[in-house]
Amino acid sequence: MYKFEDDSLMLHTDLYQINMLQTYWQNGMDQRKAVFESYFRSIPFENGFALFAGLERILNYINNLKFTQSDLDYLRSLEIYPEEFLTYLENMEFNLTIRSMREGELCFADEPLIQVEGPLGQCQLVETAILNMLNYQTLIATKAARLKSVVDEDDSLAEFGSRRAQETAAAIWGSRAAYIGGFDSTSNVRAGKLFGIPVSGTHAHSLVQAYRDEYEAFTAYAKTHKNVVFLVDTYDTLRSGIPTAIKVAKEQGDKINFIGVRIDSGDMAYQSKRIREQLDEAGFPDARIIASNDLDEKTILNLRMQGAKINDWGVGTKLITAYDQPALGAVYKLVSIENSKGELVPTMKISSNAAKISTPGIKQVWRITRNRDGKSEGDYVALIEERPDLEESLFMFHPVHTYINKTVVDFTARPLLTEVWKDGKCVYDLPSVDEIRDYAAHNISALWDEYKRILNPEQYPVDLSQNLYDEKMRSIKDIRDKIDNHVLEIEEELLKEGE
Ligand SMILES: Nc1ncnc2c1ncn2[C@@H]1O[C@H](COP(=O)(O)OP(=O)(O)OP(=O)(O)O)[C@@H](O)[C@H]1O
Ligand SMILES: O=P(O)(O)OC[C@H]1O[C@H](OP(=O)(O)OP(=O)(O)O)[C@H](O)[C@@H]1O
Ligand SMILES: O=C(O)c1cccnc1
Repeated sequence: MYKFEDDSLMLHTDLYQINMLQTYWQNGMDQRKAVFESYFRSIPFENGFALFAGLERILNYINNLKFTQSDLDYLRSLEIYPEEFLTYLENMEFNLTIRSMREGELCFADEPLIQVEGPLGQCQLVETAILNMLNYQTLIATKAARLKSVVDEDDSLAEFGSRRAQETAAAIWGSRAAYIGGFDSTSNVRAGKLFGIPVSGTHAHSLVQAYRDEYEAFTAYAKTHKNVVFLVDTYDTLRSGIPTAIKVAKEQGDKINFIGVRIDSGDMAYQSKRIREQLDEAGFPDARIIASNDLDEKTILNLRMQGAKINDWGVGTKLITAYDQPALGAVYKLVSIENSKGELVPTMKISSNAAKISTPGIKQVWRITRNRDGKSEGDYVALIEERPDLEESLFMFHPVHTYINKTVVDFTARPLLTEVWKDGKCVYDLPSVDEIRDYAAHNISALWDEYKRILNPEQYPVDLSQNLYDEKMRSIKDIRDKIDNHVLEIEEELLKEGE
């Protein structure tokens, strides 16, 4: 099926990264030390926060970086690279240092999520894969957290998305991200196997269709399983599906654990109320009602508003494809580069579009919480050498509207970027997926309700330290002066040519 037998993620990069590496290499710049930072510019789904995910996959990728023989054969076949460059790639030893947020950390726009430091060419090569992984997983974890916020404490959320996911890797990593965001189980058995996520499942309409009769199908299923959920909407939910489910549950009695019924079509508010009445009357007050069918946080909220008697929710398409916003848009920008004298100097990109102006310099993100109750005050992005945790009071101001400011005292400043990879080795104890999920839940609980509502949340403050702000303004001025001088020079040359 594949043209080459083996397939590694080494070439899971954009061609331009390799092209730039070649330029750096031929000009002796490939080993210059560089620092790149990744961040997004707006929180997806207009949510008040995002949930960082993707680190485990990224570290696994970094751990396996090596140009294989077939990678090199393929690059050779393109006939665009000199043989010496391919030999250089073959011998390349990766020695990156990575600082990152933990999975399950709350994150916000315009703050570094992950920082990659190392030889310029190597940092460049890994951009594409890192963004690919963190963009998708962070997006899905965030969507899952939104869904979690609209269901009741006792409700459970099952992830049903594999059949609709954008291919297999998305199904698997999406399942994991959904679990981190608060889902309780996945229907994908491989995700269960790989990550230890709880798996759950009912049955499909095809079971009923195969037996051509609900009673026979439910009985056959009940006789072969202990925990039983019947899908009751194949023919007529209220007149046939539910009465048949009740009949079979009574006949099987203690032989089964009758968990409940699933509905997958129709008016689910109306139906669930009638189903609840029928189940209660039949002596099954604990039987649960599970709903699925194109659900998302808005439908669920609306169903709950209508008094739907639904206990558990199966969510597929709209979660796993991030249907209403299919891309996060995190970018990876060079923030510092070694100059010819061996000094690391801040660098930035400016633009007429204010949102596209990057912030220069290597940074740390500090989460500021009040000691009184552990509640969030905002994030404080500072130069890496700054130590706001040692300050008695902290002046926090809006990075654009600087007149919006406050002075915080009696606070805790927690650094969010931790060293996870150094000198070719993982230096971070990877938490289990359950620990990550608990960590996410804990972080969400520490956030003010105003940032958590799914409609028009308040904007969480992400502020720059005074030093970082000054550095940014200085860099913008330097670049502008340089451009002005350059334009002057060109104009003078043109004038001379005209004389
Ligand atoms: N009471 C309700 N209020 C708001 N939305 C609902 C309600 N009941 C169901 N929905 C949602 O309305 C949509 C209806 O889906 P659809 O048009 O596919 O109809 P259906 O009855 O499910 O038919 P199908 O068998 O084709 O799936 C789904 O997204 C479902 O989640
Ligand atoms: O609607 P989603 O949120 O994507 O959830 C997954 C859907 O997948 C199944 O339907 P499908 O029609 O694929 O198969 P079925 O025969 O089991 O109903 C299931 O019944 C859900 O409706
Ligand atoms: O177990 C289920 O009910 C299920 C699983 C995947 C997709 N739809 C439903």
